[in-house]
Amino acid sequence: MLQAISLSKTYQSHQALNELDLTVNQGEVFCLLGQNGAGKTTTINLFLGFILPSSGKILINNEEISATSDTRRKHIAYIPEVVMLYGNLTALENLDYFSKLAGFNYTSASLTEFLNECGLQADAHHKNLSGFSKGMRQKVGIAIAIAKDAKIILMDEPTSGLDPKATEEFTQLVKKLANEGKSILMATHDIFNAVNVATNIGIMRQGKLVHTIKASEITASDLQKLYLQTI
Ligand SMILES: Nc1ncnc2c1ncn2[C@@H]1O[C@H](COP(=O)(O)OP(=O)(O)OP(=O)(O)O)[C@@H](O)[C@H]1O
Repeated sequence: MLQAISLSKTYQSHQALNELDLTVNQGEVFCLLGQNGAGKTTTINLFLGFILPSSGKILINNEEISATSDTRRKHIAYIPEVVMLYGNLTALENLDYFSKLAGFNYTSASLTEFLNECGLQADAHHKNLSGFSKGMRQKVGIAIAIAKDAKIILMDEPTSGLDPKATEEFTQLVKKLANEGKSILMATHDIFNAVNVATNIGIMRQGKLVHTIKASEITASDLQKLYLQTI
C-alpha cells in the first residue's frame, strides 16, 4: 500500500503540491488526471524520492519512508513515459541486467517467462531494444518491475503515443498486475483509459487533489464533463 499524507512541495514561492492525501491499496489502480502543471509528476517524483517534500509524509505498507530509506527502492518500480533501457542490449539482456542490479539472478527460462507474461512477442526477446516501439519498451519495463518483485508501480503518461491495440494490451496487463496484488499509480491525460483501467481516479488542480472518484461509478463522458468543470 502506498500513501501520501498531507504531502506538499514548494519551489521558491510556487506551491506545486498542496497537502495531498492519497492512498493506493494493494490490488488498486489509481489514475491521476489534471492539466499540465497540476502536480502529477511532482507527486510521482516525491514518491520516487527524486525530490524531497516541503512537508507531509509518504508511507509504504503503513511505514513512514525517510529520504534515505531502502524500502522505497525495494518496493517501488517506475515506468516513465518513455522507458529508457540499454538500446544495444536485447530485451532478455536488459531484463537480466536490471534483475541482477536488484539482487535477483533468474534462469533464462524465468526471464523468458517474465517477458511472455508482459506480452512481448517471442521473436523480440533476442532483439536489441534500439528498434523497439514505445509499447514494446513499456512491456520490458513492466517485466523488470515484476522480476524485481516491486509491490508498487508508478507510471507517468503510460498510454500517450500508444496506438489503440497497444493501449488495450497495456490496459489488460495493468489489470492483471492489480489482480495479482500490485498497487499502481499512474499520471495520465487519457480519460477513457482511466475509466477502463482504474479503481480510483483523482483530478488535480493547482497542486490540490480536488476530486477522488470510484471508476466503477462514472462513465468516461461524465468524467470528461467533471474534468472540464474542475480544471
Ligand atoms: N524544478 C522545478 N522548479 C520550479 N517549479 C517546478 C519544478 N518542477 C515543477 N515545477 C512546477 O510545479 C508545478 C507542477 O508541475 P508538474 O510537472 O508536477 O505538473 P504535471 O501535472 O505533471 O504536468 P504535465 O501534465 O505537464 O506533466 C508546475 O507549475 C511546474 O511549473
